[in-house]
Amino acid sequence: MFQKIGICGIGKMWYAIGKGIAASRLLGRGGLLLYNIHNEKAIKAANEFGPVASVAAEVTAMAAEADVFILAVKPNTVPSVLTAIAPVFKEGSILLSVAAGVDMKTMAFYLPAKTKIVRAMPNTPVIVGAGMTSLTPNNEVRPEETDDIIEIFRSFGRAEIVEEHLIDAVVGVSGSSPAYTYMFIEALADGAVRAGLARAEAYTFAAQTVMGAAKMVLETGLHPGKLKDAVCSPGGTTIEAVRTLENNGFRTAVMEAVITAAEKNHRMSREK
Ligand SMILES: NC(=O)C1=CN([C@@H]2O[C@H](COP(=O)(O)OP(=O)(O)OC[C@H]3O[C@@H](n4cnc5c(N)ncnc54)[C@H](O)[C@@H]3O)[C@@H](O)[C@H]2O)C=CC1
Ligand SMILES: O=C(O)[C@@H]1CCC=N1
Repeated sequence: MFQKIGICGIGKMWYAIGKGIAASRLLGRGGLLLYNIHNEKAIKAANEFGPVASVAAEVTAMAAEADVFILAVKPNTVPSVLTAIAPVFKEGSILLSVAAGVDMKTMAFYLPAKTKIVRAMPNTPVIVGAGMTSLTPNNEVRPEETDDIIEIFRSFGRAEIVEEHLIDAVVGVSGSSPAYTYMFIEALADGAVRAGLARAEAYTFAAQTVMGAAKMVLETGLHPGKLKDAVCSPGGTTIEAVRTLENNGFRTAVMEAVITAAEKNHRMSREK
């Protein structure tokens, strides 16, 4: 396992991931370095994470020390950070980026030749240990290093390796999709409120059902269509609801949402 991991950009998601890494015992004292342009965010995180974490005074100092440098700033900030760290980037270390739409080729342009790069596309449920992350290492990353990176991301959810051209699809199906899933939960609850259930209860019933249905897919391994059919009693309530959803283009709307997000991610890697 790596000795030092540095996180550049302590937003909400990386605050939670950092906390998870700090608690995982993957690293020893001072093994987790934190840097944020607004220093107070890094200080607050380090105080909360305990002795495993320390604040880096400069991003260049962190880049010179970290075995894995996690780049977690907004996509439009990536070039300036890479430009700053390139001259001091620790030889043999890994640059791990979560920036949507910033491809391997673009990052390699800023960094020393043969830098090890991993692109990660996590989603916000990492905050509660139920994330889904895709990982894409370049050819410089050794298999055992990839295994260690996978282990880190599996400590707060599931993680799978995908080829770079598939990251667009991952953005559509898991990176962005918590947003549409919350819209679905809200809509389920609105329907329940219309049918008379109290608002707070409606969210609990809706969210628990979405989580339970997801667990059924993951844990039984059954086709979602088969699981759907098992809920539809002949002449019953569910098939009426299914008919209404089909009439309103439910599946098409969801498919189009996934494709639109994927296409936007693809365009972002070209809009420079
Ligand atoms: N929010 C999401 O669901 C997902 C986001 N991502 C990617 O994660 C990255 C971060 O997104 P969020 O966490 O939503 O953003 P955020 O705005 O919450 O976090 C970014 C952090 O970086 C800090 N920062 C800004 N400029 C900096 C600099 N030059 N050096 C160091 N720190 C700096 C900001 O103060 C902030 O704390 C983006 O590239 C996004 O594409 C990837 C997957 C999912
Ligand atoms: O909306 C975005 O750009 C980021 C990437 C995936 C989720 N959120």
